[in-house]
Amino acid sequence: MAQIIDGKAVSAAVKAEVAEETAKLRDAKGLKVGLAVVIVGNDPASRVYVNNKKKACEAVGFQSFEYAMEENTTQEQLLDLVNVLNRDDRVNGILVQLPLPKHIDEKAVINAISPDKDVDAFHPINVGKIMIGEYSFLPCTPAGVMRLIESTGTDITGKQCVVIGRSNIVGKPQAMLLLQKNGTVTICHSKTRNLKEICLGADILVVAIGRANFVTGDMIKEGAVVIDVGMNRLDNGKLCGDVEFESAEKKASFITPVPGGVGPMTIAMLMKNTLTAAKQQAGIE
Ligand SMILES: NC(=O)C1=CN([C@@H]2O[C@H](COP(=O)(O)OP(=O)(O)OC[C@H]3O[C@@H](n4cnc5c(N)ncnc54)[C@H](OP(=O)(O)O)[C@@H]3O)[C@@H](O)[C@H]2O)C=CC1
Ligand SMILES: Nc1nc(=O)c2c([nH]1)NC[C@@H]1CN(c3ccc(C(=O)N[C@@H](CCC(=O)O)C(=O)O)cc3)C=[N+]21
Repeated sequence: MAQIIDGKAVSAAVKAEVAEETAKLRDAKGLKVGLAVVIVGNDPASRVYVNNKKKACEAVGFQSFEYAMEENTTQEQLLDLVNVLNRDDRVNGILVQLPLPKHIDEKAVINAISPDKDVDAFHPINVGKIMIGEYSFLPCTPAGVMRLIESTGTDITGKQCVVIGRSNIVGKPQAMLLLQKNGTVTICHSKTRNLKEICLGADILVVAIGRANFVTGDMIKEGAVVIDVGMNRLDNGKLCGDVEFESAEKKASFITPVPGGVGPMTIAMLMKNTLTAAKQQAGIE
C-alpha cells in the first residue's frame, strides 16, 4: 500500500518559507512584493484557482492585484493591460490565467509579458533558459512536482522517469526538470503505441493528460512513485485525477491524491517565483 504524499503539507512548508523571507526583506530593506492576476471571462474553475491564488498572496504577505475582465475583452485591451502592468513598480509578477477566450491569441499575450515578471515561466525567453539550465523561474506545476518527489526522499538520478503528456505548460518542462536531475526520461502522448509497457518500466511516473482515471494499477510498477497532475471535474461535481487512485495505491510506494496533491503545490511555487521576481527587480541576489 502506497504512502500518500501530502501536497497540502508540502505546499504549506513552501509558503511558510516564502512568508518568512518576505517578512525579513520587508523589515530589512522595505521590500514589498506584489502579484497581478488577470482573468478574462467567468469560467467557474478559473475563478476557484484565482481565488486560491489571492488567498495564498495574503497568507505570505504579498499584495495582490486582481483584474477580472469581461469575456468579450479584445486582444488589444488585454495587451494594453499587460503593458500597464509591465511598467507598474508595485507589480513584481504577472499571471494571465489560461485558457483565454478563443478570440484571443494566447501566444501574443504570453509574449507581451515582461520576462522578468513572467512568474508562470511561459515566455519563450524563460522557456529557453530552462532548456539550458540558466533559469530564474521554473514553471509552477512541474517545479511543484519536483518538490513532491523530493519530499519522498527519492533520488531521481538514474531512475526511469515516465511523463505522460507533452504540453508546453506541464509535460515538456516536467521532462526537462527530471532530466536535469539525472533521470532517464521518456515522454508519452496520445500517439504513443505501447503506453502500458512503458509505464510498467517507470520508477517515477508523472501523469498530466486531462482524462479521469486513465492510468490504472495494472500500468504501474510495484514500488513506483506516482504523481497525478490531472484535474478533472466529474459530472457529480467531484474533482478527480488522471490516475485511478484505488488500484494505483496498491502498487505505488508513494502517490499523490487529487485534490490535495499537485494543485496546492502549483500555487505555492507561484508565490516562490513572485518573491524571486521581486528580489531580482530590487537588485537583491
Ligand atoms: N494541478 C495543477 O496545478 C495543474 C493541473 N493541470 C491538469 O493537468 C492535466 C494536463 O494539463 P495540460 O498539460 O495543460 O493538458 P493538455 O491538454 O495541453 O495536454 C494533454 C497531454 O496529454 C496527452 N494525451 C491525451 N490523451 C492521451 C492518451 N490517451 N494517452 C496518452 N497521452 C494522452 C496529449 O497528447 P498529444 O500532445 O498527442 O495531444 C497532451 O500531450 C489536465 O487535467 C489539467 O487540468 C494543468 C495545469 C496545472
Ligand atoms: N497562467 C496560468 N497559470 C497557471 O498556473 C494555471 C493557469 N494559467 N490555468 C489553470 C491551471 C490550473 N492551475 C491550478 C492551480 C491550483 C489548483 C488547486 O489549488 N487545486 C486544489 C483544489 C482546487 C479545487 O477544489 O477545485 C487541489 O488540487 O487540491 C489546481 C490547478 C493553475 N493553472
